Amino acid sequence: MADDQMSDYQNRNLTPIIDDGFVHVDGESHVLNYDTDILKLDGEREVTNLTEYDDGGDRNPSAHRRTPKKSTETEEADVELSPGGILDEETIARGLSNLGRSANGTGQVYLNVTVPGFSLIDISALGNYIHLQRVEIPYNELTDLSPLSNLLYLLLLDASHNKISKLLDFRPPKNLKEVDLSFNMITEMSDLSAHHYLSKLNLDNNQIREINGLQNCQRLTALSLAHNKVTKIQGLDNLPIQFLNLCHNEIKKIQNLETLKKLKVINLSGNKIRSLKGLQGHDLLESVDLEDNEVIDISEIKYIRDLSMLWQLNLLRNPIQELPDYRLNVLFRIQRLTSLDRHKVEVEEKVAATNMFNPPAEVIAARDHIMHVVYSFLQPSRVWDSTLPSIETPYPMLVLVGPQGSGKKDLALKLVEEFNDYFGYGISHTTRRPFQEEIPGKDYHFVTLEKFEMDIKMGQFIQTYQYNGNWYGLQMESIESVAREGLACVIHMELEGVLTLKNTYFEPRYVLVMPLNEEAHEKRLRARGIYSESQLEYTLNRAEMYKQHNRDHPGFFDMMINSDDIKEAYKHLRRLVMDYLGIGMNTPPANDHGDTAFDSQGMSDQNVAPQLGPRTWSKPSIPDSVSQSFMRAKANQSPIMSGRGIVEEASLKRRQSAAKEAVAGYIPPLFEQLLISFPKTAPQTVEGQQGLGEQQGGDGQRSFSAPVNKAQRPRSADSSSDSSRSSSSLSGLTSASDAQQEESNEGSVQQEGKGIHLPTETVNPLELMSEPGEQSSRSGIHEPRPPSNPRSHSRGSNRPGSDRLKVLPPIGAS
Ligand SMILES: Nc1ncnc2c1ncn2[C@@H]1O[C@H](COP(=O)(O)OP(=O)(O)OP(=O)(O)O)[C@@H](O)[C@H]1O
Repeated sequence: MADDQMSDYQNRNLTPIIDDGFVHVDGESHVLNYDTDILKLDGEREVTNLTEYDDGGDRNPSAHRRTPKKSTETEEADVELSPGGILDEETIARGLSNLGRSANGTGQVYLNVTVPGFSLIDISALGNYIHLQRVEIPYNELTDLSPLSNLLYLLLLDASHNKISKLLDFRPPKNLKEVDLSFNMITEMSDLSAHHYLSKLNLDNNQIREINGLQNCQRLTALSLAHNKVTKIQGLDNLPIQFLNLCHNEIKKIQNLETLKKLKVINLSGNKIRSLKGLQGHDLLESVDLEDNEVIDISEIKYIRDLSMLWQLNLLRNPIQELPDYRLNVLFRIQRLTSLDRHKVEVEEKVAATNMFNPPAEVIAARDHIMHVVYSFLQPSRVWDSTLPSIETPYPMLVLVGPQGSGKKDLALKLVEEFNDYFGYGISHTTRRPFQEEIPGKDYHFVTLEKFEMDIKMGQFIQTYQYNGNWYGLQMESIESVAREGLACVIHMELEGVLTLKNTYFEPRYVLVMPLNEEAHEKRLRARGIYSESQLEYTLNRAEMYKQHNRDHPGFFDMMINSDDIKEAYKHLRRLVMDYLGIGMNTPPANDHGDTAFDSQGMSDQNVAPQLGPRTWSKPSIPDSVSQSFMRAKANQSPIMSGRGIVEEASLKRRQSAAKEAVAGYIPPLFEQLLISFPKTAPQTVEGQQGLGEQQGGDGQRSFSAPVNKAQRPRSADSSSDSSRSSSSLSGLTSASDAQQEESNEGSVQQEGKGIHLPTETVNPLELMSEPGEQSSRSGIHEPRPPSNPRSHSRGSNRPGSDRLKVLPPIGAS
């Protein structure tokens, strides 16, 4: 019957056309029984449908050298199948399956045959079964497949594990779609132009050295040549290959893939590849396997980082794995990966990667702050006098914030120059070289990188930030030296510095100094003639970032000043400051910054934008009259006086009462409270620090980095809060006004018991202890407290630095 049908087709010249699972004969379409997946791309060859055999799926080839599954027990009679390796009808009959319609739909025929493991050397008998669509003859000893030329409808051929040395060297069944000739003895590929429909070709585990003969296989979507001897990727131009497996060959270079526009999966593991160059531009590429190669340089990732579909990457057993933070580095560079080195990528890893290589400003600031707090804890000797936090009196500070070239440094210096009775300039440290007109110790403390790093480790910094390759930082001493003179401190810094500062107990007022006109800003930067194009671009981009931040975080800055015109900007800053100080409203500027002190526009002036938010410039809780009269009084004082000033008196008083409490054991010493604040994060942070000299990738900026567990901090000297916490009001909060205020409400403050005060040697502890009245007045308010640490007593009287200037204004508040 088979012959009849065959001749029928031939007589009628009905050449079946097979496409997309349909066979089209004489105008009719029939569904093909086509269901296979013989092509494995992982290099691990599996025999399809192993479970059909008696061995239950044993992959040992010898296990297949046995009879196919018997349908009944009676059929197990001793019939010798295919004696001498010549395939006989009986064997074929037992291997037939999948009864279906013939291609023309007129008869019922078997479509599949499976005859594995018979040591077959001759399969001529198969030539009679022209309707077969699927032939599986693995694990035999075949060298010749020419009988298959008759199988007009053959779609799938599995002749793996044989002794075939020539590739498809028989008259081709025109519709052959999938071929598995893995584990044979093929040494070279032949021209497969006749196989127009070939879509999957598996030639794993042969001896092939060169890829060729495929140029006309315009439907080839999957090609596997694993475990061969291919030395060069070639001969694949313009093929629609989606899955390419060239693992375990001798390939050194990824090349000639440019025209494989449909490539989705490529396996090049087990080769000698060093560079990923050649993978770029494959926009559909989803998976790259380069395990066991010689990739050593992390920068190679650039060739695949822009592949928008890539989700799977394997670089196991490459030297690149030895790089520190390799995994996070790769994940940072290719954030869309969901599998790396055969391991699922967790969201936490992506966050960690970003935090490590391009941390958001908040993360930088938090780390920076924690690092400096920790380093300062580690210092054995501290001069507590000048760092005493008090409850109600934030040390007055004014911070000018803005992008480089906004003119904030000039504004700060000018302000300090004019209002030198009120403000002192908090000089930052920097590792950059001074510009021509800059004076060391006035504009900045210019220090070496080594010195900067050393100072960090000595816990001297409150905050550091790397900008354009240089480090900047504000030291406690810079603030203290201003505070010692009874002055409020003016500093300037970038946004990231502010974020750190907002983590500390300082509560400055923040003024955004913003060049709103980009052209003017650029002009000013260019006029300096010191910045490269990339630095300019970077700074201008940051200016945008400032604007955005200001929009997104209402209340973050206390106000904004347009600095397009620096003289105008100063006039407005000056007026604001005077307004707040409550002094000299009619005083003309004592400098060349304007003809008159203020214009009539007042706060509504367009150059001054008070920020919406919970805070206002002046502190409502202190009556203006009080603060202003105090400030006026203060204005008449010299900041450095021979006798004890009002500020000093206040400070002394506070510390005396602090000493009483500490001696009486009411309040744990400061250092204990601080340690309680950061029991977990501190050591980890310090250990994780890297040297300043170490560069990082990404944008070239960083603060010291270390993994940070964001801890909930109790109120203490380091009374951090979220980054957008409002700063305190500057109004009425100079040291002096603080003193006044303290005088009026000292009792209530002390009763709250939140202040952290240390005794000074100006106070005799024994004397203090003998003041029962005071103690009893507190005892009704405080919970009973454990006895204070005995060490605190001795520390109180003997601590280093106790011979320093004794009376200093307090800094910060809880
Ligand atoms: N301690 C600090 N923390 C963070 N940023 C700082 C610190 N000290 C200075 N900066 C900022 O680093 C940037 C670079 O400093 P640089 O001295 O080169 O700028 P600048 O020309 O003075 O800036 P501007 O003209 O805006 O005053 C400036 O924006 C400056 O304000």
